[in-house]
Amino acid sequence: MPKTCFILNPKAGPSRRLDMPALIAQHFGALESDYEIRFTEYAGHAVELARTAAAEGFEVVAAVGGDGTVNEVGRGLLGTDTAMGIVPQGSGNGLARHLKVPLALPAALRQLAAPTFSRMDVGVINDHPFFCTAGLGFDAHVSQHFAQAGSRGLSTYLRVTLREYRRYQPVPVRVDLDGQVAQTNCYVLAFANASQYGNNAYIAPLADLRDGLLDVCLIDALPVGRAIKVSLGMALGNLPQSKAAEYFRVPRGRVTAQAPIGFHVDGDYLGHATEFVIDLMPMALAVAV
Ligand SMILES: Nc1ncnc2c1ncn2[C@@H]1O[C@H](COP(=O)(O)OP(=O)(O)OP(=O)(O)O)[C@@H](O)[C@H]1O
Repeated sequence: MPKTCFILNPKAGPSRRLDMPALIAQHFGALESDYEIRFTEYAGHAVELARTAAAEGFEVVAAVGGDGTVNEVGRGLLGTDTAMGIVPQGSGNGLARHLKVPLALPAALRQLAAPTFSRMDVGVINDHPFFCTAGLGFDAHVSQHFAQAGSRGLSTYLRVTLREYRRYQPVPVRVDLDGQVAQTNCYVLAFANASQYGNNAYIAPLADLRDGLLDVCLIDALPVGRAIKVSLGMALGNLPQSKAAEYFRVPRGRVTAQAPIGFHVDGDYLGHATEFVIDLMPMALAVAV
């Protein structure tokens, strides 16, 4: 059984009242001397905790939380041989779902006790690593407003999405996808390392974590009819066939926007910019799932 450090984000997901240490002790199936649990105390803390755990010789550092926690733990482990595990406790759990980590806590812990080791690609947008998806446009705009909404959960997310849909205007951009240049409007430009945003919303159902490429999804406008098609396509996992979005598969890209445009990394809004450099680090992270 690999020596494992659990990094627990007490603010992630809907089930914050669970007694995680007791559940880990009950289901992980390891002696208490074989694992440790450390709690994050602030946003960004998991990066430091993961880096320290790797330096201390833990073979696996498990992110207990959602995609934000996964992003921080993954960043802390880049450049080390320590593998990232995931105990899905977030709201969306996009990377965990892509990797088919069981969402039920006992099953996730049992699997982590005897994991399969592999490696995965890591995307980078303007020097910010991402493990699941990054993007510009409406999805980032919704992340920004969702973070300010005061409450979380699916109903808040849907309310914010509908409200902002009525307000949002796409931005003209020049997109260079590994040499293919296009002048277009950006309603959504998503760079997908994994297939989904979380909650089984498949923005790029064919994305492969190990192909050395990012699946790029471009939506240049979103009138109501197309918005319905996109929503259904994401839910059913057939957005590429619906023709409501354009797809590319590239190792790198560059975007210049005519006006500042919001961007997100693994679902967290990071700010606005007019220049974006997108890259991929093949097989840069070890994973244990
Ligand atoms: N102790 C803490 N106090 C406040 N914020 C924290 C703390 N630890 C982590 N965070 C922040 O909490 C945010 C939300 O965590 P996370 O993304 O894992 O959960 P989620 O949003 O519920 O799940 P998902 O991203 O899968 O929808 C992260 O961006 C992280 O930086």
